[in-house]
Amino acid sequence: VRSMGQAENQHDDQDVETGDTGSPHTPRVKDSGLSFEGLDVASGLLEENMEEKEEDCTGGYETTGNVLGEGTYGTVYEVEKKIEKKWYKRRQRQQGFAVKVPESDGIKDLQKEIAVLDEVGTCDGVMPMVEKSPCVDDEKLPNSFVTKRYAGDLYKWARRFKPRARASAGSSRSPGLEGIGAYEGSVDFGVMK
Ligand SMILES: Nc1ncnc2c1ncn2[C@@H]1O[C@H](COP(=O)(O)OP(=O)(O)OP(=O)(O)O)[C@@H](O)[C@H]1O
Repeated sequence: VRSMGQAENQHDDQDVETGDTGSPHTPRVKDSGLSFEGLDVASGLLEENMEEKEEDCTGGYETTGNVLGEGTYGTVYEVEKKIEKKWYKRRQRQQGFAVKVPESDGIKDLQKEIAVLDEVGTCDGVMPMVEKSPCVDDEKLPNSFVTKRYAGDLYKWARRFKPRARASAGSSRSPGLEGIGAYEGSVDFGVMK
C-alpha cells in the first residue's frame, strides 16, 4: 500500500521535460533548469563548504599521477606546488616535490617520522621536510609530509653503496642527498655491489 507522500515523491522523480521516470537520485530537477528553494540552499551550502575547503588548502599541492615508490609505511607520490599568480589570473606549478602518504596501519610510524624530521630540521644526509600535513588535491593530509623529489631510487642506491666506495672516492662526508647524482657520476661503480 502506497501512502500519498510516496505517490507525490514518485511524481517528483519524473523528468520535467521528458516525463521519464528514473532513479530518485538522478538530478533531473537541476537539469531541467528549474529552481527549488531546497536545492538552492543545498547548492549554497556545497559552495560554502568548497570555499572553506579551498581556504584551508591555499598553497597546496597537486598530484601529477606518478607514484615514486612504496615503503613499509606508505606510498610516495610526485606532487607539484600550486602557485597562485593572481595578476596573471592563472595557476602555475612548481615541480619537484614528493608526498609520503601512510597506509592506515602506518599512521603512527609516519607521525613519529614527522616528529623526528620536525626536530632535526636541516641535517646533512637527511632529506628535509618541506611541509607537514599538506593539502594535496584540495584535501588536508594530516599524517603525511612533503619533501623535495629526488631522482633515482634512493633505497636501491643506498643498498648498493659500501662505505669504502666513499673513501676511495676521496670523500669522508656522508652521502648527502644533494650528492646522489654526483656520487653516481664520480664513484667507481666497480666497488659497488
Ligand atoms: N623524495 C622522494 N623523491 C623521489 N622518490 C622518493 C622520495 N621519497 C621516497 N621515494 C621513493 O619511494 C620509496 C619509498 O619511500 P619511503 O620513504 O616510503 O620508504 P623507504 O625510505 O624506502 O623505506 P621505509 O619504508 O623503511 O621508510 C623509496 O624507496 C623511493 O624509491
